Amino acid sequence: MIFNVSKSKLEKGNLTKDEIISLLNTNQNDIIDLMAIANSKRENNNITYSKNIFIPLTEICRNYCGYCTFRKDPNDKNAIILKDKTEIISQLKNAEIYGCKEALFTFGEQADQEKVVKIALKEKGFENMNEYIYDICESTLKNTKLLPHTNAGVLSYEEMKSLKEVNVSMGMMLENSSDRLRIIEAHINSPGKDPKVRIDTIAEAGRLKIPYTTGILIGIGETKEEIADSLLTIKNLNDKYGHIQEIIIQNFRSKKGIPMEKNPEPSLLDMIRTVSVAKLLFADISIQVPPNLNYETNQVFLLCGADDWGGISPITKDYVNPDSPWPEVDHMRNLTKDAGLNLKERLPIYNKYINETYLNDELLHRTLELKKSLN
Ligand SMILES: O=c1nc2n(C[C@H](O)[C@H](O)[C@H](O)CO)c3cc(O)ccc3cc-2c(=O)[nH]1
Ligand SMILES: C[C@H]1O[C@@H](n2cnc3c(N)ncnc32)[C@H](O)[C@@H]1O
Ligand code: MET
Ligand code: SF4
Repeated sequence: MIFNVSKSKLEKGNLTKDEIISLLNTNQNDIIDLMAIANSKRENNNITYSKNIFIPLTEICRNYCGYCTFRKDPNDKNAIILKDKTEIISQLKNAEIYGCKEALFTFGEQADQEKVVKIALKEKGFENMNEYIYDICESTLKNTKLLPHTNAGVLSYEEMKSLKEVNVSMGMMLENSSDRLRIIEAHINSPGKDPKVRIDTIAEAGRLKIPYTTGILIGIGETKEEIADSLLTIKNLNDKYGHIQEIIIQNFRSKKGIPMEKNPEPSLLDMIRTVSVAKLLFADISIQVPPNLNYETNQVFLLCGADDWGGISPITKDYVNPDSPWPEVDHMRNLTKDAGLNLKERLPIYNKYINETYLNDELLHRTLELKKSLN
C-alpha cells in the first residue's frame, strides 16, 4: 500500500481522484515506492527528444498570464508584431543545416484582436491571423523538409481544420482545469485560460484527428486536488478521442517583474510526485519534462517514468523561458545513458499517429521520408 492505494491498483493505473490526491501527497518511503512503480510503466528504454527551431510568430497576445514574460505590449517598440516571412525561411533553412526536423511555432493568442496586428496583417495581404499562420506553415513545407508544430493557444474548429493541412501535430497546454485560478494572479486577466475554452479546443482537435500535445503547469497557485482534476480532464479527452500524443509536466519558473514573481516555484518532490502519477495514469502516452527548466535535477525524472525531453533546439532559445538555455544534446545523451536509458531523436509527430487517419497524403509522405533520416 502507498498511502491507501494498493500496489495492484497502482499497477493498473485506473486511479480515482481521491487516490491521485493521496499519491500527490506522498513522502518519505511512499514516494520512493511511487517512483519505482511509475518507473516500471515505461514501454521501453528510449527517452525521446525532438530537434527543433523555435519561431515566435508574434509576441502580441490577448491574455496577461501572471507567469508570462513572453507577451509584449502592442506599443512596445521591440515587440514582434508579425515575424517577416523571408527572415523565417532563412532561419528555417539554417535549422535544416543543424539537423532540426521540427519547426515549432509558438506565439501569443488571438493577436489579431489588436489594432497593430490587424494593420500588419492587412499590409501583408491577410484577413486574419490564421491566414498568416497557414501561409508560414505552408512556406515551411515548400522551402524545407521541416515539419510544422503550431502552439497558438486557443483556436476554433475551423482554424484548426485549416491548420491541420500544414501541421503534423499541434498543441496547447491545458495549464490547469480549475476555474478558481481565473480569480487569482495566474489567469485573472486571461480569457483564453478559461478551462472550458481550453478543453473545447483540445476536444475539437480530437474531433479533427490532430495529434496533440498538452500538459499542465505546476506551481501557479493550484492545489493537489486541482492537479488531480487536470490530469483526469486530459485522460477523459484522450479516452474519447485518442489524440493526445504527449503530456508536458512543466514547472513554473519565476522571473523578475512578472506579477507572480513572489510565487514559490514547485519543489522537486512536487515535480516527482506529479510526473510519477502522470505516468501511472498514462502508461502508453509520453510524459514530457522540459530539460531546460530542471537543469540540475533532470536525471531524477528518468527514475519516475518520464519518457521525453520535448523540443531541444541547437539554434534558438526557449522564448517562453529565455533565461533557461537548452542543454546540449550530447549532455542529455550522457545523462540519459548514465540512468541506463537511451536518448532517441523523434519527430514532432509520434509514431502511432503517422498514418492516413492523422495526416494527409502530402504530410504522410514527407513524415515517412524524414523518419528515414533519424538515427
Ligand atoms: O521550447 C518550448 N517548447 C514547448 N513546446 C514544444 C515541445 O517541446 C515540442 O514542440 C513538442 O514536443 C513536439 O515535438 C510546447 C508544445 C506544445 O504543443 C505546447 C506547449 C509547449 C511548451 C513549450 C515550451 O514552453 N517551451
Ligand atoms: C508555452 C507554455 O509555457 C508555459 N509558461 C509560461 N510562462 C512560464 C513560466 N514562467 N515558467 C514555466 N512555464 C511557463 C505555459 O504553460 C505556456 O502554455
Ligand atoms: C507563448 S505561450 C504559449 C502559446 C499560447 N500563448 C498559450 O499560452 O497557450
Ligand atoms: S502564456 Fe501565452 S497566453 Fe499567457 S500571456 Fe503569455 S503568450 Fe499570452
